[in-house]
Amino acid sequence: MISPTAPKVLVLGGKTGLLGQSLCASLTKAGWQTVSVGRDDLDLFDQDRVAAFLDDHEPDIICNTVAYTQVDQAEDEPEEAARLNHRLPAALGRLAKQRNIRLVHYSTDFVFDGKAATPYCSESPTSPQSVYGKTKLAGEKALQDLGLDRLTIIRTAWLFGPGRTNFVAKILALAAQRASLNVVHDQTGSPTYTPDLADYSVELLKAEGTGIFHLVNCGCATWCELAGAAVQAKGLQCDVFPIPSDQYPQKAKRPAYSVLDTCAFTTLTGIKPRPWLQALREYVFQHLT
Ligand SMILES: NC(=O)C1=CN([C@@H]2O[C@H](COP(=O)(O)OP(=O)(O)OC[C@H]3O[C@@H](n4cnc5c(N)ncnc54)[C@H](O)[C@@H]3O)[C@@H](O)[C@H]2O)C=CC1
Repeated sequence: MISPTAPKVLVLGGKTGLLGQSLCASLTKAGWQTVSVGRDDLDLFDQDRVAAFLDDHEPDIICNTVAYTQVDQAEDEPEEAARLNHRLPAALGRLAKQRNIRLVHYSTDFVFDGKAATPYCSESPTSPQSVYGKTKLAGEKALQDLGLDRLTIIRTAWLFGPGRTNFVAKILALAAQRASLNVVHDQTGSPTYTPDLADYSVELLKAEGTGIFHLVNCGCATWCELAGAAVQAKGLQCDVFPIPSDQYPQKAKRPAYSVLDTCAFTTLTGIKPRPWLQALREYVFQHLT
């Protein structure tokens, strides 16, 4: 049962987004009042409508999971990517500030150039190499420049989970039809299960964390290792072979290494994210069988 004093949270992108759906589930599980907002419910680019919606619902917190997430397509549509990843959060930030609403905004490991050899922490210098990364960083900076008292920026990475297609689901669909797959082995990141990310986000909210936090599952993997682990977890007979990125050309430049350090989150909440492999097995057993 939801207590009438439980915080009320608007989840933008909560109807169809990969993270948004998990976030709504975690907030509801925590007993918080959750209003899931999808594209058809509200035109987020109509300032007057958004203002009226906020005044109508009077949320304590807005969680923005809406983004332009097609990394390669963003290279051809920089304006549209900037509209969603930069100008939208800035506009939401202004409305939240006027009403003293807490704002949680999601960002990405693509704000880094990938030249590091150890995990990136919140303060590590940023240097995005793609339109997607540049527009996401512009969104972060626009929010920080507004000087909101209660702003939380959560950078995450390599998401998989229920409710929407993702790398793991695509690999398993291919592996079910083929004897072998070639997957890139020279990009290393932090695979992250959306229900875990959503639960950790709720814990961060409870702890009133403000500033930039990195939230990912523990450990790191290459795309090839992640694919191999998924195929093994599902018990499929498909060989996964490593290939260099230049044998799988993609329009947007990816960071070669974008592992995120979650120390700031652990220090604040006392929670250490669980290993991605454990989360992957849960995803495969619970949602893909
Ligand atoms: N998927 C991933 O691997 C990663 C995602 N992130 C970040 O996490 C957050 C959530 O990502 P996902 O859940 O994967 O995204 P998603 O692509 O699954 O969902 C994005 C949401 O934005 C909404 N949206 C897109 N264009 C819209 C428009 N023009 N008007 C209104 N709504 C629109 C969609 O309806 C959807 O609900 C984003 O900020 C993303 O940048 C960060 C790192 C990795």
